[in-house]
Amino acid sequence: MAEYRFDEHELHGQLVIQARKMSDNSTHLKNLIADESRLASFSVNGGGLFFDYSRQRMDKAGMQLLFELAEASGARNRFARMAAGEKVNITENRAVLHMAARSFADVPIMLDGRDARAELMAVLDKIRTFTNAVHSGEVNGSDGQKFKHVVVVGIGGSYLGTEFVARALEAFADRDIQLDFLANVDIHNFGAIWTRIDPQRTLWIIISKSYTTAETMANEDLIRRYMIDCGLDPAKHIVTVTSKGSPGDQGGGREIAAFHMFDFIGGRYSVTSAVGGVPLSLYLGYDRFERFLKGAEMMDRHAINAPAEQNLPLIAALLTVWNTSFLGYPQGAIIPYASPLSKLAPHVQQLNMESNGKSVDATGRFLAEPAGTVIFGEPGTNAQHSFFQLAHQGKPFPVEFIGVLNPQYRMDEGCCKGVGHQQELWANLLAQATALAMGRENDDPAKYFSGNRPSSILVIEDLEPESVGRLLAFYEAKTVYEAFIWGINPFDQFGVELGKVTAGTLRKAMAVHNDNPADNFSGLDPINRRYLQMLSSGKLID
Ligand SMILES: O=P(O)(O)OC[C@H]1O[C@](O)(CO)[C@@H](O)[C@@H]1O
Repeated sequence: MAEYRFDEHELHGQLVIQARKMSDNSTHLKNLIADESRLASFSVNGGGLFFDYSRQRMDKAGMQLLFELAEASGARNRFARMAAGEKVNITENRAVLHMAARSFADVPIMLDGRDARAELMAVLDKIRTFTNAVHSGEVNGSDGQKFKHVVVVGIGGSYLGTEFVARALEAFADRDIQLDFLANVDIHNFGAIWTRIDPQRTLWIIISKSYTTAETMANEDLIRRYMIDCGLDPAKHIVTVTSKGSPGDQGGGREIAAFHMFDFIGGRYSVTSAVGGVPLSLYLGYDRFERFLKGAEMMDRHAINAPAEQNLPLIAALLTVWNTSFLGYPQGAIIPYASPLSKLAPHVQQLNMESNGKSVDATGRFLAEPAGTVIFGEPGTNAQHSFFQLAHQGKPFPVEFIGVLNPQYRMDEGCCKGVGHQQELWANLLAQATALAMGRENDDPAKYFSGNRPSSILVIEDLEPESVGRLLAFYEAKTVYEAFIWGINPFDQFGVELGKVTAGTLRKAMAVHNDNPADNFSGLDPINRRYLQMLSSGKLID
């Protein structure tokens, strides 16, 4: 069989023609959605979610072409091989087994002669035992009292997913533990946390797969020094989550407990491993973390087994590829109408943009056009009062709206204009999707709305731990499916390296200057030299 190449495939050419057709006025969304059967044909229910793509700029013939593209790309097959432990991360020769971390069916996943699933389940057991010991007070702070503050120290994939889930399930956080995140090397991040915690009752979880990440290492160093200054033994306040054999995987009593992550789970896919497991179990209780895992598992099963025409993450991925590569929208927004999902967009931003922001396909050949989509988002209705002017009348971008049927809080809302808060929220969500699609004629150009602006609505029944797990797994599967359709490898991230290496050069120049202030950053280029001179003097220089 000929190798699949996204931009050389004959279906690519047919989709280019289809995209021209969808630019014709007769295919304006206001005409497409006038069809009574539109929602029935362009929506799907599965994996515990409902996905409505009736307001996407697409017709049945186009969807048929997209499904053929999915078939030609072998995306579903590749997804199933990934789940079974095949080394689909070809540039790093690694398996990709984040789904094994929540696979409760007792089926081994053999990898290089060992059962990867059993290793993950053993870590899960250890998390349960440890968090129960912290909650009971058996493992406690320096003053013998229970830990009250937990601070996650990690960046990128070692933090964003956990922050998303923690915020989403904050309403369930009844363990009397405050959770903070120390990600940035910016001293404001540490300073703000240090001033509000009680160091004696604080547990720091250092999370780094590589245990070489500059920000995390600098923060760990600072924490240890501050604790020693307070007369505390850091070993009694630190827990680590790192990969086997990393520089942080030393044992030797430098921490209370150490949890392993594995090279077959990438940072941005690691929320359901010990990366999310340790802090989320401490914050929410282990049982809730397990319920979250089971929700993710439900969506995984759907993503693996559902036929293409019923497969939510696959359809959502096809539409992103369609919008990005054929209709030419370089960006897309995620707008959840639920404040607990306020950190979903930042998490998916990293998950998706670090995975799919690639210029080469999986065969190492440059793509005709780089892959990936710029992702941003804010909860609605706040977003409406922020950047929706541009969404309606400026440069268009596709929107993924998320609606929740049953909120976490049941309050006596009373009625304002005849409706409660939850109804008001939904009225706004539906209004935005409708207005973006329909537009509005007006003789005054300033008040004219072109419409024909695409959106989807993803509906969840509630924000219980299982539902949040489904949502997380939906976005992971969608990201991977997009990559497989583009024909790229979503599991490496060489693009983040150059900046890190360049920071090393600047760091070195600063260290030389610290040792010898007479050295005026001589080895640097003139632009960067000027900045470091301003930084060391604390003054603006012309
Ligand atoms: O867990 P680590 O090794 O500290 O890496 C943190 C993050 O940095 C990145 O490498 C990006 O810079 C991510 O992929 C990763 O999640």
